[in-house]
Amino acid sequence: MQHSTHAAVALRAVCAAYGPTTVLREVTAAVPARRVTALLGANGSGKSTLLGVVAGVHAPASGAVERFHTERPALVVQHSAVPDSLPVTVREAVAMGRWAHRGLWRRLTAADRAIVADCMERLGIADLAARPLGSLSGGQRQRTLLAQGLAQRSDLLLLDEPATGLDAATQEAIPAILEDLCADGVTVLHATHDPQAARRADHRLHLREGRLAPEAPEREHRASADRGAAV
Ligand SMILES: Nc1ncnc2c1ncn2[C@@H]1O[C@H](COP(=O)(O)OP(=O)(O)OP(=O)(O)O)[C@@H](O)[C@H]1O
Repeated sequence: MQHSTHAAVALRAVCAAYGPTTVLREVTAAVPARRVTALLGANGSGKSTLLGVVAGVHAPASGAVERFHTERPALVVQHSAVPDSLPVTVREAVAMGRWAHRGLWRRLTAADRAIVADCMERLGIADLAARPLGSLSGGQRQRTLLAQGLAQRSDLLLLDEPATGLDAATQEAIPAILEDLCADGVTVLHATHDPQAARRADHRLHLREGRLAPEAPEREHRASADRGAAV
């Protein structure tokens, strides 16, 4: 499949703040459509905030966000908003990804159920479908959250450190899953400290103390990603 090279989202001199504290400073960047972009940077450099801005859940203090994607972005955050005590199964949790399309109280269609099954399959959790969410390990839960994000079938998928807590085999599987999504027309932006995932991405954005840093040479960025720091 031929990739287009236009931007799915363009940030123009975006500043973002929490109250009086500015955390993103004059960020101008493009997220290429139908590509995997890795968002890198040290703890606290502003990655989650930038994802929130791109998702439209954190309004910039100044600057502009230009959008060329067509659907509501799917944002998968590090910690689930779903409490352990909520009596939902893995299948039901993944099906929540369809609510934006179907509405909370409408029955899922056969097509929705097929999407849910496909997403569980991709993340290797089909055998856990009937398990209560509260009984899962951290990694199984993280896979469920990723499957829920995929189930939204948005053309813009935003992931905040999707490999956190996953075993090595699943971590290694993530880049291929993201590349498959791109081939299906999805734009992926994911914050990561994983050097392999950073290397495999088509494009990288580095944040350093809230500012976009120039793309580092491969060797330097690998060393930086290895120690989980910005370059
Ligand atoms: N809700 C909040 N209220 C106030 N400050 C916040 C809030 N969320 C984040 N911050 C601050 O904003 C800065 C950027 O945080 P952000 O979570 O975007 O960084 P990050 O690069 O995603 O970090 P990490 O790698 O640790 O996830 C940090 O200094 C953080 O303390």
